[in-house]
Amino acid sequence: MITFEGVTKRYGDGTVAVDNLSLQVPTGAITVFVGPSGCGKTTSLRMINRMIDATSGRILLDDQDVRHIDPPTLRRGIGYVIQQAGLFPHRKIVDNVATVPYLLGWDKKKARARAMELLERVGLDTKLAGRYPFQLSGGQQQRVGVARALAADPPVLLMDEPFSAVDPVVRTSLQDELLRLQSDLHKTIVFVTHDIDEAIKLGDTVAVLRVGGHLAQIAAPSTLLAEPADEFVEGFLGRDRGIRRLSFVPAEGVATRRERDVPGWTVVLDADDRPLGWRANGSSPASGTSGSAPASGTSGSAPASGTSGSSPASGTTDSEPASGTSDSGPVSGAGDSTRAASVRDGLLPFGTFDRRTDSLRTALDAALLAPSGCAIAVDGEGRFEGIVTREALDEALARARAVSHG
Ligand SMILES: Nc1ncnc2c1ncn2[C@@H]1O[C@H](COP(=O)(O)OP(=O)(O)OP(=O)(O)O)[C@@H](O)[C@H]1O
Repeated sequence: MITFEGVTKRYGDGTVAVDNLSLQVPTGAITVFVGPSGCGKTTSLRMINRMIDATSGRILLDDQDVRHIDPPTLRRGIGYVIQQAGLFPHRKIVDNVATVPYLLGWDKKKARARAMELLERVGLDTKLAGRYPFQLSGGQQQRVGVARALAADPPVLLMDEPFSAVDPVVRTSLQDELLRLQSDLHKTIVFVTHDIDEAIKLGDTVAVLRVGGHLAQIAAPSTLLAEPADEFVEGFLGRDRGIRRLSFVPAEGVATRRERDVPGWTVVLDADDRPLGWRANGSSPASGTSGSAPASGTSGSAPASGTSGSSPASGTTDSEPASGTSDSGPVSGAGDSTRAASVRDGLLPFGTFDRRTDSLRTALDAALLAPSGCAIAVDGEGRFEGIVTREALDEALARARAVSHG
């Protein structure tokens, strides 16, 4: 546990960067400091490892005032990751990662072995170990930065905007990687960002700071989204706070129906019951559409009565065994893969979610992706379980609202 007790930092020019900050950072969890530029996030973080000393107040690391620990000793137990990784440009990747073990006097072989293990752990190819930082992409360098911070297995990790210099796709994968690592390592992590989405995704606890180094609110992300303490926090969370909140509502209660038809649309499945796409009822299927109807399993999921039967393109054939359907399409004789490809060509996008593991937000996204406005529930293997209609989603959303207001 890291405890801030009435911590204030006043710089030499009189700027009060942090003002009487009191909060607790729980052990083994990720606490995110988030807030607008200049609100004192970095100053607060650096006071933990004494790169900056507080003007007044105390910071306790497991009941010990950090002021009473000499900085090198303190920092041995605290990994530090910064934006753009901050790697030593003239040292190979392996030696960058082994920096702290070398400083701790480990023999070179052991330090390098540890470095190689960590490179793998953060998802890097160990072939990169002999390269120099400039020969790596920004995302790879960030991973090396994380590996370096973990090298001496410190219980605490400070991360200052570590992913903000990379593009959004790489950033997402670095975030996922951090969460994966953390589920193994259970470090006490303090993570600084100005990005509220990153804070909500990564934080077990999120501390929102306002300029002047004041704590506006500290809470679990779901609480923050449901009950922002004031207008500042509400504004910082943004107008789509309601949508974000759905990420914390499990989708398990959403009602699904087994049928594969909704008015106007039919889900087409492959032979393993995995969705291939939506087909508009009444539309002329792409050549051979019906020919690729699932060969197994799906015949049990009968289409809604009447819906697909009402069109000449007949969606009904989708739910029937492949044998007997090929006569309705011109592809008889074509190989299976050809048929599947031609079906996909004629289909429209779909979104799926798994009721056991996904949130209501994922279900909503899945519905918005589809022309039918319906989400498709699948099992852990991606196999069709049912359709979630707009009405079912509305009901689930109404229940989520009622819970947050009740
Ligand atoms: N060495 C310094 N001397 C004087 N003022 C400073 C110094 N370092 C930071 N400040 C000021 O302290 C305040 C807090 O700075 P800090 O870097 O902690 O904020 P931050 O929230 O991390 O900002 P950003 O998101 O822009 O990095 C700012 O007003 C900044 O200008």
